[in-house]
Amino acid sequence: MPKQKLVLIGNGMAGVRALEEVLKLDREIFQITVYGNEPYPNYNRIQLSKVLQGDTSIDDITLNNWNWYKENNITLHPGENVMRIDRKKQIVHTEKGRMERYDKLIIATGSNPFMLPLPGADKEGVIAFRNIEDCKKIMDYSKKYRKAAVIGGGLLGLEAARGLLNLGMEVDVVHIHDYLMERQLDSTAGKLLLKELEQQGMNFLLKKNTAEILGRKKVTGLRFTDDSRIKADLIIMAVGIKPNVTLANEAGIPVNRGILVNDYMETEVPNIYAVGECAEHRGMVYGLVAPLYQQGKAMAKHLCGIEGEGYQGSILSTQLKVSGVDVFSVGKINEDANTKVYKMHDDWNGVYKKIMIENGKMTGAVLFGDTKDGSRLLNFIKKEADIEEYLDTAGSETTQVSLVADMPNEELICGCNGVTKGAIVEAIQSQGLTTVDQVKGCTSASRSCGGCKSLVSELLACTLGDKYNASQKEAICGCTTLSRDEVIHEIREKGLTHIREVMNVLGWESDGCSKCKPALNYYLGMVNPLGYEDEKEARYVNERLHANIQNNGTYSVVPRMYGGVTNSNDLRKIADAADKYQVAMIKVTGGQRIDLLGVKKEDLPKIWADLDMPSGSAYAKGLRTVKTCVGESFCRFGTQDSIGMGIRLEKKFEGLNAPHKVKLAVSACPRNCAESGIKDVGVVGVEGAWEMYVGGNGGTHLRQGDLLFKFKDDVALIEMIGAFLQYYRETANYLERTSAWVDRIGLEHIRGVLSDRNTVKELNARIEEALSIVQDPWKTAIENPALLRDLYENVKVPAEI
Ligand SMILES: Cc1cc2nc3c(=O)[nH]c(=O)nc-3n(C[C@H](O)[C@H](O)[C@H](O)COP(=O)(O)OP(=O)(O)OC[C@H]3O[C@@H](n4cnc5c(N)ncnc54)[C@H](O)[C@@H]3O)c2cc1C
Ligand SMILES: NC(=O)c1ccc[n+]([C@@H]2O[C@H](COP(=O)([O-])OP(=O)(O)OC[C@H]3O[C@@H](n4cnc5c(N)ncnc54)[C@H](O)[C@@H]3O)[C@@H](O)[C@H]2O)c1
Ligand code: SF4
Ligand code: FES
Repeated sequence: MPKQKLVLIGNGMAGVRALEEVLKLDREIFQITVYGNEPYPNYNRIQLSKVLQGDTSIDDITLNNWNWYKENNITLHPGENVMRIDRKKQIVHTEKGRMERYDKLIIATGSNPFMLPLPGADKEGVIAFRNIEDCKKIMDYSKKYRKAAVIGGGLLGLEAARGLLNLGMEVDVVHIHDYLMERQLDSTAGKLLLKELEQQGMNFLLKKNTAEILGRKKVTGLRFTDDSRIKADLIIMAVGIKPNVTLANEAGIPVNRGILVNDYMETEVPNIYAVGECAEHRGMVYGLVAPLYQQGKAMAKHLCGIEGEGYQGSILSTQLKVSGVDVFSVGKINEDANTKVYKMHDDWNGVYKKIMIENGKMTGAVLFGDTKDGSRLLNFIKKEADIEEYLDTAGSETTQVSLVADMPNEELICGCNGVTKGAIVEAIQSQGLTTVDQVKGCTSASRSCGGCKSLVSELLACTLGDKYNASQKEAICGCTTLSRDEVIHEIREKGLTHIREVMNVLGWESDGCSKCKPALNYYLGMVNPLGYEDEKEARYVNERLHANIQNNGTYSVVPRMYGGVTNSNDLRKIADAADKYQVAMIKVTGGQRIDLLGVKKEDLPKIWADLDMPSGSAYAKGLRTVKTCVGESFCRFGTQDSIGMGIRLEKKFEGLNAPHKVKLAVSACPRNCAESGIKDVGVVGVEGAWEMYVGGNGGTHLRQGDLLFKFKDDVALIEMIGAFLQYYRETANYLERTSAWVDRIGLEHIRGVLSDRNTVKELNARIEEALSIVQDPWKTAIENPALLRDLYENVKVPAEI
C-alpha cells in the first residue's frame, strides 16, 4: 500500500514530539514532510531561559538534530514559511512557491509573543523572548548597553530578567499587577517571590501601566500612564502569548482563541489536525509542554488508527527556572466560596505552602521556599486525593532521597513528559540504564525543562544501589582502573595507611604519577586525619614549599590577614621584611591580603620568621581566604557584622585541606561587596539573617553560587558551613572545585543530605577531627632543621609535581 502523505507545519516542540509518537506507533504508514520557518532543527525552546542565564549554550539545546530527520526519512524544509492551506485540494503553499499535497495535515504553529501595541513599540531595542534569534539579539545588546526593562512579571519576564542580570545589565521589571506571577501564585507567594528577586538585584515597578516607549529611532526608556518614566536601552516584552492561528483562520478552519479541536486534536475540517499552543481544546489553550505532549500522544494514536480515549485536558503545574528561587504551583491557586485551605507560612525562613481543598479533595497548591514536595503534590492533585492522605505523610522529615524511594510506581517523576517512577525503573532494569542521559534517551524523562533531573538521578541511585556508584566510575588516573570511590572504599576496608601500600595492595600498574600521588595523599588524610602522616613528596611543589613558585623561579609570600583586616604593627613587619629581602613587588591580592613577590627560595624560612605571622595558605588545596565587606561597623547598608563573621570563619577553618582550593566571603547586604556570589561558600547578610550560597566560582569556569539555606543564628550558619565543607571533602574528586562538584552531584541532593540534623552533626564532628591536627606550616618548617635543609637548601625541586 502506498504511504499516506503526512505534512507538519511548525517544526517546534509540540509538532515534532507528535511525530516521534507517530513513529513509535507505526513507522510505515506515513511519508512525512515538515515545514518550519526557523532555520534550525527542532530545539528546546524552554532552555532558552537557561541559555540567557549562561547555564547552557545554543548548541546544546537541539532536541532532534539534522540526522534524526534523515534517519526517520522525514523531509525537512527549515526556514520555509507555509503561506496558505488549500483545504479543498489538500495542498499547502510555501513562501518559496512550493506546493505540497497532504493526506493528513498537522498545524503546530505555536504562538507569537504578544507585543503591546504601544506608541514606539517598533523602535530599535524592543525585543520579544521567544526564539533563538531573540536570545542572540538580547545577548548582543547586553554587550553594548547597561540598562534593560522587562515588561511583564510572569514566568517568561522573570526568567528573562534573571538572564539579563547574569549578562551584567541593570534590570527594571515592570508589572501591571500588585504582585508577581499572579497567574500561577497567590498574593502571599507572589510577594515573597518579589522580595527574593529584589535581593538577587532585580528592581520592580508594580501596578505600572506602560503608556509609551521613548526614544527617537532607538529605545531610551518608558513612560507610564501616571507619567513617571524610567531609562532603558533594551525593552523585553513578556506580557503573554497569542496562539498563531493566521493560517488556519485564512483557510476557513474554525478558530476561537486557538484552533478548535476535539479530543483527538482534529479540527472541524477533515484530515486537518492542530496540536500545541495554537490549538484550543475544551476552551483551553495551553502554554506549557506537558499538556502539549499529552495532546501529541492522543493525536498520534488517532492518526495511526489506534483506538484511545483521546486527550482529556490537563492540570497545569509550573516551576520558575531561576537559580536560588523555589516556587511551584499546580492546579487551582485562589480561594473561593467552595474551597478550604491548608496553609503554612514560616515567614522567618521564607517558606510558604498552601493547598486548596474542595470537598476534602486536593485541587491545587502553591509552594514557595521549599518545593521538594512539588511532584508529590502534583500526583495527589491529579488523582484528586484526599487531603488526609497527604497530611499523613507531610509531617515526616522527608529528604528527596527518601521521597523518591517511597513513591508508588504510578507517580510522575517528570511532569513535562508524563514519565512515571514505574516507567523509569522498568527502563533502568530492562535496558540496563546507568546514567541520567540514558534515562532521558530511553524514556524522555528530564528532556524538557530539566527540573526533574535530580529526581531521576535519585531514582537511579535507589534502583541500582551500589551499581549506580560503580557506573559513575572513572579511573583516577592511567596507573589504575579503580575509581576514586573504589580507592577510598578499599582504604577504609583494608585499613591502608600510606601511598605505597595503596599502590601495592590495589595493584597499581606503575609507581604512580603526578595525578594519583597527590590524590592518594589527600584521600588517605581525609579518611584518617589523626593517624595519617602527610607524605610531603607526593604534594605539588607549591604545597611542599608553602609558597607559590613564580615564572622566574622566585616565590611569593602571603601572610594570613583574617577577614582582610590588618593593623599598623603587621603592616610595619611586612614593610620591613619587604625591604630586608628586597622583594620585587608588594601587591594587594583579590583575597584581601598582601603578597610579597620575588622572594628567593633560600630566603623563605627567614622571611617567615621575621614576619612572625601565620601562613595565608595562598598555595594550598584547602581554605584560602575569607573575604569580607566592611559591614555594619561602617557601611550605611550593612545589616550584619560581616567582618566579625568572616574572621570567625577564617579562624575556624584555616589550614583545612580539601580536594581543591576553597574561598569564602561574607557580605553584610545583598550589594555583595565581598563578591559572595562567586565563592565556594558565600555568605550574605539580609535583614536579621544570613543566606548561605555554595558552588560559586569567579575563575575560568565562572559560576554563580546557589542559595543553599538561610539562617537567623550565627552558630547554625557556621555549623552548616562546616557540614558543607566536610561533605565536599568526603565526596569530591581530588582537584574538583565546589562549582563542578555541586553541578555533578546536584544542589538538591546536597540540600537533601544537609537537611538531616544528625548528618550535619556527624559531618561537623569529622571536620573538627581534621581541624584538630592543623599546624601553621611556616612555623613548623622553621622549627624543623632537617626539613629546612632538605627543602630550602639542598634539594632541587622537580617542577612537574
Ligand atoms: C524562554 C521560554 C521558556 C519556557 N519555559 C518553559 C518551561 O519551563 N516549561 C514549559 O512547560 N514551557 C515553557 N515554555 C513554553 C514552551 O516552550 C512552549 O509551550 C512550547 O515550545 C510550545 O510548543 P509548540 O510546538 O506549540 O510551539 P513552538 O515551539 O513555538 O513551535 C512552533 C513552530 O512553528 C513555526 N511556525 C509558525 N508558523 C509557521 C508557518 N506558517 N510555517 C512554518 N513554520 C511556522 C514557529 O516558527 C515555531 O518554530 C517556555 C517558552 C519560552 C519562550
Ligand atoms: N518556567 C516556565 O514554565 C515558563 C517559563 C517561561 C515561559 N513560559 C511560558 O511561556 C509563555 C509566555 O510567558 P509570559 O510570562 O509572557 O506569559 P504569562 O501570560 O504567564 O505572563 C504575562 C505577565 O505579564 C503581565 N502583564 C500583562 N500585560 C502587562 C502590561 N501591560 N504591563 C506589565 N505587565 C503586564 C501579566 O500580568 C502576566 O503576569 C507562557 O505560556 C508561559 O507559561 C513558561
Ligand atoms: S555588601 Fe552591603 S554592607 Fe557590605 S560594604 Fe557593600 S553595601 Fe555595605
Ligand atoms: S519535569 Fe520538566 S523535564 Fe522533567
